[in-house]
Amino acid sequence: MSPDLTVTDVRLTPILVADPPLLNTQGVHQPYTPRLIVEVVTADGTTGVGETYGDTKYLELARPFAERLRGRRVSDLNGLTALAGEVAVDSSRTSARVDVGGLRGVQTADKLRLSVLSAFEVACLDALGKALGLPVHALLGGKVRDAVEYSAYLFYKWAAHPEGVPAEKDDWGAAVDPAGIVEQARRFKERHGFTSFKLKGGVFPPEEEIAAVRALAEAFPGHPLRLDPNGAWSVGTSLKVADEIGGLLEYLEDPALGTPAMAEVAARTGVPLATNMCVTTFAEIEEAFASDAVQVVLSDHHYWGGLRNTRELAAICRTFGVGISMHSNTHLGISLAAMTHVASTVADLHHACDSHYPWQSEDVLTERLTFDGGKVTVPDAPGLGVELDHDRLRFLHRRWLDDDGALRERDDAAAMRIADPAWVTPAVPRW
Ligand SMILES: O=C([O-])C(=O)C[C@H](O)[C@@H](O)C(=O)[O-]
Ligand SMILES: [Mg+2]
Repeated sequence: MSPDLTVTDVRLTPILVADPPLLNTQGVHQPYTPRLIVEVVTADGTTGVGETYGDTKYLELARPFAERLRGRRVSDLNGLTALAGEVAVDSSRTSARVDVGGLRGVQTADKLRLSVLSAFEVACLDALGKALGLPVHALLGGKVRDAVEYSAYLFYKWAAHPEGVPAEKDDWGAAVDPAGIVEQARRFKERHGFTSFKLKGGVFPPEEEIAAVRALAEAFPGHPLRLDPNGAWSVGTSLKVADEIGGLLEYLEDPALGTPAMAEVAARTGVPLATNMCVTTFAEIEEAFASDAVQVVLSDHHYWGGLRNTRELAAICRTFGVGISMHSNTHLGISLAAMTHVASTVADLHHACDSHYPWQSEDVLTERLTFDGGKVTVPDAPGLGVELDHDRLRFLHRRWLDDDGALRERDDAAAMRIADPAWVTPAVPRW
């Protein structure tokens, strides 16, 4: 008898997970960051899990979405788009600007809907795979590699969150200069075997970040390097940096903000440009590709609308001769598993993907995923191949419930103001 795939229950659990004091151009990560865990239960008792951003603007869309999902089948993946279209988005939550404050590109109504849809799509795929006894990658057409390579995501960071701020401790130490960044890279390599490195820039004046890249190149000869200032530089500064260290870089990521500025930089340098800021929706592709503004699109299945949309994006990139890889934001093991499944099915993925996962000391899984030689083995167990730890989920949800609301929205500038009360999100270009 075939399984009854009807959705009978949907559980939404917002949580707060520990995050180290990682610096970016906007400020510093808060000690805890919001994520949303989605569980979809079918009539035959199968549960699928998904994960996405947990800020209020996502939660308020997830609730009506969950209501509408009940009674549908987890195999009705194409129907999720129409379902998302029924969910009203408050216009105060949207912005058409490529906003460095959010570090996630534009915030259109559709993109917010897709960011929520993605968690439901992943949960449905997980449930479907479990019900059919197939891994998620098989539902996407099958893996073309057995392991997916990730790069070490290096951050300037403080040793600890500001004194007096409740936070978990981390053992990475401070990294605020080239020597600190090289030491952090060494640890990443030692702990997880990563062989390519991405430095989150836009934190210090470009000369200091150039020095850090040079130090990395010297310490790890031949290892692919990337620098990502999240659009903090002018076109002139971007070109200067490209000129000085372009030869050391696999690509330069979002040096300047917005497609026109990226196109100007791209036209005047041979260094490939990657983005997770100016091409974050299907609507932004045409202008960027027509103006040759980007050479690599960093997909993020959360805001592109799931694993199947990621494959559609990959097909468009292939058609236009643009490379594809993956962006990440603070995330847990469910999303790492989802990223790994879809990445395993994209034949022309030629760059190691980004992942924040090594920075996350907490997870909601019974068993953490591991990097071996910088790679995650593609799970072959049914569904995503991961198991939710309900006690951990409850614990992290309790933290969310106990929060007075201050941490329920990611706000790196607010976190920075605790250390520097005069801090405001810097205007761009910052340099
Ligand atoms: O590649 C990127 O732009 C990111 O990973 C954006 C993130 O928000 C990153 O800047 C961070 O975690 O601070
Ligand atoms: Mg980026």
